[in-house]
Amino acid sequence: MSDPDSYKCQSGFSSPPCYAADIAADYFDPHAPAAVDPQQANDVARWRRSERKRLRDARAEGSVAERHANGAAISAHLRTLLDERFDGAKGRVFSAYWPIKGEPDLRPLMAELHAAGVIIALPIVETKAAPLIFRLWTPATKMQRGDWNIPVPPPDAPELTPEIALAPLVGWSADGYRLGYGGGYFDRTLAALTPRPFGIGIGVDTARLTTIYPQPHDIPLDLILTPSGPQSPPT
Ligand SMILES: Nc1nc2c(c(=O)[nH]1)N(C=O)[C@@H](CNc1ccc(C(=O)N[C@@H](CCC(=O)O)C(=O)O)cc1)CN2
Ligand SMILES: Nc1ncnc2c1ncn2[C@@H]1O[C@H](COP(=O)(O)OP(=O)(O)OP(=O)(O)O)[C@@H](O)[C@H]1O
Repeated sequence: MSDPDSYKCQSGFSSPPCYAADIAADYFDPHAPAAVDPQQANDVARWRRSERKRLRDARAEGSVAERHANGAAISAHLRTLLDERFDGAKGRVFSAYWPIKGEPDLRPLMAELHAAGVIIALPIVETKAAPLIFRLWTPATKMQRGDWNIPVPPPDAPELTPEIALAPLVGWSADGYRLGYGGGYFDRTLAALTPRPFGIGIGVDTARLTTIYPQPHDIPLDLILTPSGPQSPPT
């Protein structure tokens, strides 16, 4: 974005002295990140807030039986994916999530994968507006209340780095972008992890959006899984 002082330039000349400040940074430096129009970024943020509310309200309407069926169908697809792509993922760190607010419940699968030798981790907000950290979960873990009241493993559970990471979705688009609760936590986390984990978005079919209007901070997932199967082509 240009220097706000440049708005004072009202000289009427085609090239006033302050013109240089109005030239996008990437005009001079092809490697600079694309300039973001703040008005457009604001519009996108406002649109996302209303879509999050619409999609969360719709999810809250779903019946218990429907949620159960969604969780079971997604779990079946995940089992196949882990078998085909990760040879079952035995000995690998797989981060899941503890379901809140009508998210598909994959806890039975977490226990099953643990029994099969997959190392299960859960995400934790330990610092606001920072990347998530991940700690070991087993069926014996005594969960605590974390940020936003989300149950999390205790601080003495070993910290792990996931190789495969689930990201619950409020909304999603077929190009792999996600809408979460608006904290930006998964994007910050994916941006901070090297190597980046294989990211799998978990959501329902009805939460599909044509686009989420991706912004420079949005990192696409490798795959999106819904009860009807994978929604974006495997990379
Ligand atoms: N089950 C589950 N666990 C999860 C996630 C998730 O999406 N689902 N997360 C996935 O990332 C992380 C927690 N994400 C969070 C996202 C937002 C806020 C929060 O305080 N939201 C504010 C609005 C923030 C804003 O708009 O700036 C709020 O709704 O009041 C808290 C935690 C880690 N654990
Ligand atoms: N890598 C990042 N570094 C700094 N801030 C970030 C980063 N990623 C996202 N943010 C901030 O988080 C805000 C919310 O991001 P976004 O709308 O993508 O949330 P979300 O993906 O729905 O949330 P969540 O991942 O917590 O479920 C952005 O406006 C941005 O300010």
